[in-house]
Order: sequence, then C-alpha cells, then structure tokens
Amino acid sequence: MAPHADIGPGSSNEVAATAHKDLFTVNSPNVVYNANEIRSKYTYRTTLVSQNADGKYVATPKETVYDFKVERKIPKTGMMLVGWGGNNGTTVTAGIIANRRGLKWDTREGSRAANYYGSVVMGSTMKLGTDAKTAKDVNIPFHDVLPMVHPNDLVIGGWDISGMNLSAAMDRAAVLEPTLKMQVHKEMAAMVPLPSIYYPDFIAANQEDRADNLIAGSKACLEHVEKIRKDIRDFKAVNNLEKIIVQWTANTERFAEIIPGVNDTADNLMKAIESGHEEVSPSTVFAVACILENTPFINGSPQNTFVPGAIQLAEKHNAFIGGDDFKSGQTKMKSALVDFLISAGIKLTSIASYNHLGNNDGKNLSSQRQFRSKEISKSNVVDDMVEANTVLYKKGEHPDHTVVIKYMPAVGDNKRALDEYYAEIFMGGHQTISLFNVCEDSLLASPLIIDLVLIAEMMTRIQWKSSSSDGAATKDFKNFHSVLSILSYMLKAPLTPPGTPVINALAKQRGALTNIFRACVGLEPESDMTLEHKLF
Ligand SMILES: NC(=O)c1ccc[n+]([C@@H]2O[C@H](COP(=O)([O-])OP(=O)(O)OC[C@H]3O[C@@H](n4cnc5c(N)ncnc54)[C@H](O)[C@@H]3O)[C@@H](O)[C@H]2O)c1
Ligand SMILES: O=P([O-])([O-])O[C@@H]1[C@@H](O)[C@H](O)[C@@H](O)[C@H](O)[C@@H]1O
Repeated sequence: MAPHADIGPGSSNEVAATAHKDLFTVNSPNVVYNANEIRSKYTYRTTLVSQNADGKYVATPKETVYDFKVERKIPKTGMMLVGWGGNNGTTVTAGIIANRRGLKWDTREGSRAANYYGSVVMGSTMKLGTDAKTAKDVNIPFHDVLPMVHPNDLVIGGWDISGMNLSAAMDRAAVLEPTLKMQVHKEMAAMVPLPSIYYPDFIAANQEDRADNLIAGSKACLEHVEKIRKDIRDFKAVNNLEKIIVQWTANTERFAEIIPGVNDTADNLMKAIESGHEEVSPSTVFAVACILENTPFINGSPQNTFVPGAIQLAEKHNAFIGGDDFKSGQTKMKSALVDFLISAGIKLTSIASYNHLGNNDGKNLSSQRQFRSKEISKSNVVDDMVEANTVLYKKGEHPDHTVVIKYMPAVGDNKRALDEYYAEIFMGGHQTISLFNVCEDSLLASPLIIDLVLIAEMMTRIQWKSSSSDGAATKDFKNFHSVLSILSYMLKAPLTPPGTPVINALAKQRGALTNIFRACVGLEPESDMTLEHKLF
C-alpha cells in the first residue's frame, strides 16, 4: 500500500523544490543578506495614548527597534490534512497536482488551465515601492516578498475516518470537472487517508456511515496522541521531509465544554486525555499531538479545538497553532463590506445572513450542535468594527445579526449565500444592500488551505529579538507567539494570543500580514499616503 503520500509523477521523491529566485534585494544598512539568512533591523512606530486629568487624550509616538532573522533555505514541506477525503481535502489535492503538472481541461465554457486564484500568497501582489525614475508604483507577487514554499512542491497526506481513496472521494465530493478529474485520477487513486480517531458525540450522527477507517477507541487517550505523532514522524521519514504543517479540514465538531480541572490548563488537559475524559474532542487530540511533535496545527473549522489547556500547552512547547474556521465566501464578503460601511460612517443596524448548501459539510451542519459552532464563528465577525466606532454605536450597542444555514442536497458544494445589510444613513434615510453570492465552497476554501500552510511554514523560519532601549530588550532570537494571529485573514474566528484583541476587518488583517512580512526584510509598512505625488 502506498505510504499514504502524494506518490504520483510529481511524488515526493521526484518533486524538485522550485528554485527560489529573489525578485528583489533591499538596499539598506538595516538589511544584511547571507547565504542562509536575511537579517533586518526594523523600527516599529506606534502611538501610545493616555488620558490626562481633564480626560483629554495624550498621544505619544513610540519607537521599538526589532531585529528579524529569516531563514532563506526553503524546506521540503509536507501538508497533512485531517479530513483529507472531504470536499476541501480532495479539491486542494487535485488542484495542487493540476498546477504542478500544468494541466488544462475542457469545460462547457472552453478550455481551463490550473491556477491558484483565491490564494493571497499565489494570486495577489503587494506594492514594493515606487519607481525611482517614473514614481509609478512597483508591485510584486506576494509570494516573492519572502523565500516561501511553492505549493507545487508540497507533499500531501492526511487522515480521514472514511477510507475511500482520494480519487473516489473526489468523485464523491462532486466539485471538479470530469475532464480534470480524469487527468489526476491515477495519482489520487493511489492516495489513501490514514485511519483516524472518531468520537461520535462530536460530529453529526449522519456522519456515521462514512466512518470505516478508524483507529480503535471512541474517546481520547494517550494512545491516540502517540499514534498521530507516529503518523507525522512516519510521513516525514517516508517522504524525506524537513517540515510538516497539519490542518483540520474535517467535519465541524460541537463545542467542547470548558471544565476547570479538565481542559483549563495544559497539565489538566494531558491528564484528561490520559483518563479518557469524554469532553476531549478529536480535533483537540490532533492539536495536542501536533504540539508535542512541534508541528504547526491549524484549525479550519469553527469548533473550540484550542481549549485553554491546548493554548497553554502550545505556549509551553513553543509550538505554533492557528485557527479557527476558513473565511471563504459569505463571511469574507461580510468582513470587507461591514468594514466599508462602518468606516464610511454608515450605521449598520441589521445583518441577515442566510445560506443553503448541499455538500457533506452542510449535512453535518444540519445537526444543531454542529451548526451552533458555525453560528458562533459567523456571528462574531463584526464585533471589532462595531466597537471601534463609538460615534455610531453606544457601548454595548450593535447591529442585529442572524445566521441561518440550511442543508439542500441539490446544490451540492455550490452554496447559495443571501445577505441583507440594512443601515441608517443621513437624516433618517436607510440603505438596504441585498447580496446573492454563489460560493463554490471548496474552490474558495482550497486556496486558503494553501495560504495557511505557506504562511505557517514561513513563520517557522522567522525569529525576532528586540534591541529596544526601553527595557523590553530580548537577548536571544525567539519565535513569534505560539498563537499565529497573523493567519487571521484566512479565518472567520481568528485565534489570538490570550488577552490580545481579535481583528476581523479584512483590510486590517491583510495589512498586518503584508506589513509584518515587509518588516522582515526591513521595509516600511505599505503606506497609501503617496506624499511623493502630493508634495512637490
Ligand atoms: N468553504 C468551505 O468549504 C469551508 C469554509 C469554512 C470552513 N469549512 C470547514 O471545513 C471543514 C471541511 O469542509 P468540507 O466541505 O471539506 O467537508 P467534508 O464533510 O466534505 O469533509 C470533511 C471530512 O472530514 C472527515 N472526518 C470527519 N471527522 C474526522 C476525524 N475525526 N478525523 C479525520 N477525518 C474526519 C469526513 O469523513 C470528511 O471526509 C468543515 O468543518 C467546514 O465547516 C469549510
Ligand atoms: O466562509 P463562509 O462562506 O462565510 O461560511 C461557510 C458557510 O456559509 C457554510 O454554510 C459552511 O458550510 C462553510 O463551512 C463555511 O463556513
């Protein structure tokens, strides 16, 4: 049996890492390149605000000097998906194979070619600067800002409670055109998900008929943690990998109850797993296994995988985690539109978000407890934008917001999202925005899975220290905080380091991602001031 890896013509042994060519170098005394690293000294400028006795704000500019170190060598990287046999898992796998081989296929609208549309890293650009002669903007592919893995080079594997091979699972998903599927059929038929853990109470009962590829045991135990850790090590060894990123793209679980003494601390969580506590979910067991294996783990679903004990464990082991819930279509649009409306001074008073879909995700979400997980992640996405505008909203005031999801098998993966945004405008007027948004869910989510892997892997090669004079200096280089909030742009319910704010506004999320990567090569944040076009 194939070692559950991508063993096609582009298989791990044959995939030659795409040679990385630096598209640019930074000409600055603060940036030094050597064969292995890029070192930069970056001054981070913020404004500290305090209030004086009469309540007036006092704004004080603050500068913190950071040293960043970026490893330039691009490691051979594996992507292991939990839920590999699902719509997203099969679609992203077929998509990477198709891109790797430069496939074209016929459709009713004519020939189509493989692409990475919908991936920020592979499909978007950022402004590098302005042309020294013409003063015109110079934009570069996002992928070229730092030495990042190319998705074509990813070695793919994973787990599923369904033992169906990836070709049959791709047919079951009914996402891709037959003329494309037939070209990747052979490679995908050779891919078989590893058996996984299945605790029935956490996903809808209607998923039981898929569960034929199981690791023994129906509740958490240390053996499950160790089996998953071994799977990761074996996958790494068989494919001669240097890095692995694991992502949960399995079914949405019900929320786990946070129980003091069970999952509130790292030690209690490990004891709970050892004792087989029934409130420990499969996704939390995967997270713990990845943390202990120092393998970044990202949760693409809305459940609270990262119970407090899991976050504490990640911090303790200096391991990366990220989540929750891919932000693919209806919510992505919401996080941009709400930001636009509120920052335009328009008082949004209600948001009605309805959608129906017919894929297996929709089937799982037709169960109330799983829907509740999704309802939470889809509902909280406007909080930061509302709270930031105290001109429009009094403290605690917010728009009405309802989320409805219905399972309609007929539409398959092509979710229909209907939204109404209702707002108060000048002098008692109203604005009503109605959206009808057909989201081909897996084709929107798959590029996000790729972005999450590429960015999480990049973060394992970036370290920082502060040479600040204000006593916050750190002597040695260290990783970013274990909770990768830099991944927020791809996620509906961004996980952030405990006690730090959650930012959902799409433009702010992209700005953070872009400007942190720019800072790693000593470049200032993208500024839209364009003073060079105003002051002359
Ligand atoms: N646009 C999107 O598709 C989108 C957006 C946001 C979030 N999500 C989330 O991504 C996840 C996957 O979506 P999908 O459309 O691929 O769903 P899917 O139902 O097609 O795939 C999920 C897969 O997970 C498997 N699975 C379930 N429990 C498992 C376990 N314990 N271990 C291993 N495998 C397990 C199932 O057998 C199935 O093959 C869902 O949770 C969904 O809510 C999807
Ligand atoms: O990302 P998004 O389009 O806002 O949200 C989607 C929901 O609308 C859909 O019902 C669900 O099945 C997907 O998993 C995804 O969560």
